[in-house]
Amino acid sequence: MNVLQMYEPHSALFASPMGTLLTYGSKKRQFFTNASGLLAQQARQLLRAHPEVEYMVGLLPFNTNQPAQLLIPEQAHYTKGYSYAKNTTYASTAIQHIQARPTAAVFEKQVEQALAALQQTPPLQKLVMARHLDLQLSQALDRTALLDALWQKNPKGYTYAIPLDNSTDPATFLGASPELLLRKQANRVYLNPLAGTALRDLADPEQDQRIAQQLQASAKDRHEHAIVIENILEALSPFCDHLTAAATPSLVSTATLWHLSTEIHGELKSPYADALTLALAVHPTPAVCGHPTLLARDLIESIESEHRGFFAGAVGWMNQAGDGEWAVAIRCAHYQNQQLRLSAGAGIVIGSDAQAERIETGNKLRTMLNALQIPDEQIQQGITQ
Ligand SMILES: C=C(O[C@@H]1C=C(C(=O)O)C=C[C@H]1O)C(=O)O
Repeated sequence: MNVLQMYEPHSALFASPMGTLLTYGSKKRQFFTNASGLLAQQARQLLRAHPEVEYMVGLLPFNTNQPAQLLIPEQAHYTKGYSYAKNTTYASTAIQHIQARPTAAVFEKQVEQALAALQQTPPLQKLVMARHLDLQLSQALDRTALLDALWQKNPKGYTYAIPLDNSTDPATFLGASPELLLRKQANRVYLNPLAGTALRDLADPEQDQRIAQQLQASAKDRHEHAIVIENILEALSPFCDHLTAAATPSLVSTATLWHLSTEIHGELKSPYADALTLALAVHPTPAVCGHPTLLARDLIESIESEHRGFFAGAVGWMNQAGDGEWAVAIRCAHYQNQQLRLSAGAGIVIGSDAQAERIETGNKLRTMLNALQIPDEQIQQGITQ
C-alpha cells in the first residue's frame, strides 16, 4: 500500500518501522488536560464509547497541564511493517519570510540563564532550552510532499502528521522524530531514549566515524544521557516486574546527526498499564525537559520566551486493547494558515557552551528545513538570525 497516496489533509499519519497508522475523518476530537491526572482514563472511556473504531490518535503538549488532543477517527488503517513508498517529486516550499524566535543572540542569553540556574539551584541537573523558526509560506502547505520528503530522508524514524481541526486547510502538527517514547504491546514495553548529539560529516566517512566515537566518549554527553535513563527507569519501575537498560549507550544516526541511544525493555505487572498511562508516566523525559522534571519545566517556562505547545510533547496512538506506540514530538512543525513554526531544543548541563548549543538547535531544525527544500542561504540566514 502506498500510504501517502491515500493520505489527505484530514488524515492522521503515524509511521514507524513497526507499522503505519493512517486515519480518515474525525468521529470525536477532544481536548483534555492531564492537570487532574485523568487523561489516560478519559482516553480509555473515549475508546470504549466507540468500539467500532480500533484506534485513537493522541497528541500531548510539552506541559500536560495544557490540553492534549485525543482523536477518534471515522476510519483507521494499520499496516504492519515498514511501508514507505516514494510518492511525489517534491518541489521546494516558497518561503516569504523567516523569523527566528528568539533570535540566536537572545537564545544564547537564555542558555546562559539556564547555566546560572544549574549553578544556583542544587537539585537541578539538566535543562533543555528550545527555540523556534517562524516561516511565512506563499501558499497552503503541500503536506504530502513534505511528509514524503521527511519519510524518505528519515527512513528509520517516526513520521507523523496530526490534523488539529476540520477546516479545509486544517492546522496540522507534523514531523519526523528519531525518538521512540515507548511502544507497549501486551505485557511488554520498549523505550529508546536519545540524548547527546553531534553533527555528522557526510562528506568524509572517516571523520564521521571519529565524530561518533568522540560523542560516545564525551563525559558531558554521557552525563546528559545518563540523567534521562535514570529518570525513565525510576518513572517506569512501579509499572513493571522486570525492567532492563543497556549499561552503556550506543550510537544512532539520522540523516544529519549522531545521537547517544539506550534501549530499555520492560515486562509489565498485571493488570498491565495502557500505552497512554505509561507515556504520561515518563513524559516529559529529561531528553526534552530536564531533571528534576517539574522544577526543570517551571524554569523552562520562566526562561523561554515562547510557549512550546505540542513541540517536545508526544505523538502516537492507542488501540482498544491498550497497546500503542508513541514518539517524542521533536523535529517538527506546527502549521496553521500558511505559517509554519519549526522548533528545536538542546540539553544544557554544567559545562555546556551557549554558542555550541545554539548551533545544535540549528542542526536539529535542518530536519524540517531540508525536507522543505529551502535554499541553503535562506536556511543559514534563518538559523543564525
Ligand atoms: C530536544 C530535541 O532533541 C532531544 C535532545 C537531544 C540532545 O539534547 O542531545 C537529543 C535528542 C532528543 O532527545 C530536539 O530535537 O528538539
